[in-house]
Amino acid sequence: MRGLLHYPGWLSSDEQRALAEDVRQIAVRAPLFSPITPSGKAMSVRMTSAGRFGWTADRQGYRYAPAHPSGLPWPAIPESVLAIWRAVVPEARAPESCLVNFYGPEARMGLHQDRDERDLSQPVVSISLGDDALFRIGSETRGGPSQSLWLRSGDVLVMGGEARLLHHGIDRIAPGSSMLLRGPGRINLTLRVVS
Ligand SMILES: O=C(O)CCC(=O)C(=O)O
Ligand SMILES: [Fe+2]
Repeated sequence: MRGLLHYPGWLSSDEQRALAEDVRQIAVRAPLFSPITPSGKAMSVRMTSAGRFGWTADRQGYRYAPAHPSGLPWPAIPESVLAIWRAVVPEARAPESCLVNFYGPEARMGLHQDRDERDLSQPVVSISLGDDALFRIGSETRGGPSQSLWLRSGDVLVMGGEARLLHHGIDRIAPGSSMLLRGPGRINLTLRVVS
């Protein structure tokens, strides 16, 4: 699939452990919350963010916000995370948002496009930690053909160019497939240029 770059095992186990700790620190300052879809349902994935903008959803819709729902600013994006962005997409502008998705054993994410950003020529970089996840990626149009791949702890995925607007989601995770985190679950970080 053009524009979709999968780097299995990009991060060593030491780097994964350090990153998991950095994510815990983000969650101390900006606790995970369950976004509410515009139709009023809580998403199964819990989220928080780092960076200038954080992604939130509530009855009013989906958007980037300058502050956590508590009113406090989002923590800075950790240097460990910025270093991955620079290594995989050296031509891109600096990321302004690092969305932290936490998937418990039952969580999933429905097929969607990432299109709340102003400059869609900038890539999205995703980093996976913890349990394996079955990622599905399809077409620009809803309901087109799709293919699946497993994202494992330490994998990095770049969605850029022609892949930037493909529908994608997480069908399920495989609880207990990784021992990185302190229990079952998966963390996904997505880095984006927003403004
Ligand atoms: O968890 C993942 O791998 C995908 C997350 C995602 O698509 C998103 O946050 O927009
Ligand atoms: Fe997405």
